[in-house]
Amino acid sequence: MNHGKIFCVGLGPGDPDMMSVKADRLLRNARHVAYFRKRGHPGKARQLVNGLLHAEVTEYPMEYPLTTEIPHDDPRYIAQLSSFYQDWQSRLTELTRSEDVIVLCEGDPFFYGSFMHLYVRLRQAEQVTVEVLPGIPGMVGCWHATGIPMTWGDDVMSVLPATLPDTPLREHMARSDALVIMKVGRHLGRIRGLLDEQGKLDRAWLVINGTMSDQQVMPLRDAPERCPYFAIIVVHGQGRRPANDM
Ligand SMILES: C[C@@]1(CC(=O)O)C2=NC(=C\c3[nH]c(c(CCC(=O)O)c3CC(=O)O)Cc3[nH]c(c(CC(=O)O)c3CCC(=O)O)/C=C3\N/C(=C\2)[C@@H](CCC(=O)O)[C@]3(C)CC(=O)O)/[C@H]1CCC(=O)O
Ligand SMILES: C[S@@+](CC[C@H](N)C(=O)[O-])C[C@H]1O[C@@H](n2cnc3c(N)ncnc32)[C@H](O)[C@@H]1O
Repeated sequence: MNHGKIFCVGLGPGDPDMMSVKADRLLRNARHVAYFRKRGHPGKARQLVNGLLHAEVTEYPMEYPLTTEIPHDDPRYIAQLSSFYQDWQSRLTELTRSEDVIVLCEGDPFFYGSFMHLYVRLRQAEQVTVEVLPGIPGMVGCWHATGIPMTWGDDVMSVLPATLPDTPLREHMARSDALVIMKVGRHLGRIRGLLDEQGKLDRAWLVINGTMSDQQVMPLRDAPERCPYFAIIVVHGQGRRPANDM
């Protein structure tokens, strides 16, 4: 085993005050900090720790070779992503020969987090100890941003990636009382149409950059044609509660 460790730190939904005390302590002392980002973008996780890192920190931006340029089931996408993860697994392992490394993750690392792809590789190689710190998931920050309770009584809640095709989306939407739809971005129009079809559009909210300084919250009906990748649609449950409740 290498001398240094890898800590993946869940940063929570965006507001820096919503990260754990343990995460804050680790970050302030860190000398090696890695994070994922799209090429040419600052990286959401990195932006969440602005002003918090040590003056002598060394940063390691792990830039995705691609995101939306080719379909994610194309063999070229799979090959490029897999060598990208392999490469960073080796580089981080090398660093931990002598140093600890912190990997930043927006929300919770085990909830659609990129770090999971490194984690399974690191665990298999057994050369370095890895510790993962939980964070409040983005969707929790987003439903709080609407100020409306999410699930009551027997409500069933589904979390749906907007990247799914229409048929499974329709099926899950019909079966669920409360909905969280992730990765909205360029799928906004399609999702709005499907929710309308199911009579759920009037209860749907769009939250862009939830809990961050540039948060936007609006009824989905009033949303513009396009929205960023960092957006979540929330449909609150209406379930069982005592008759006198609102
Ligand atoms: C292909 C696609 C499909 C899909 O999601 O299935 C996909 N990302 C897409 C878009 C996209 N991704 C990003 C941006 C720019 C955001 C910005 O900067 O504005 C955009 C939008 C754009 O390019 O326009 C950056 C990004 N992505 C992830 C993180 C890190 C993190 O959050 O941990 C960050 C950095 C965020 C930051 O901190 O800045 C994480 C993941 N993204 C993955 C896949 C998985 C890993 C890949 C794999 O191994 O396959 C994983 C791990 C999620 C998973 O496994 O679910 C999809 C097309 C969606 C579509 O159809 O529209
Ligand atoms: C790759 S997933 C990462 C999820 C993250 N690990 C978490 O626990 O929320 C990226 C998606 O999370 C959603 N997301 C996460 N945090 C968000 C926030 N604060 N506001 C809006 N959307 C958010 C967006 O739908 C975005 O497309």
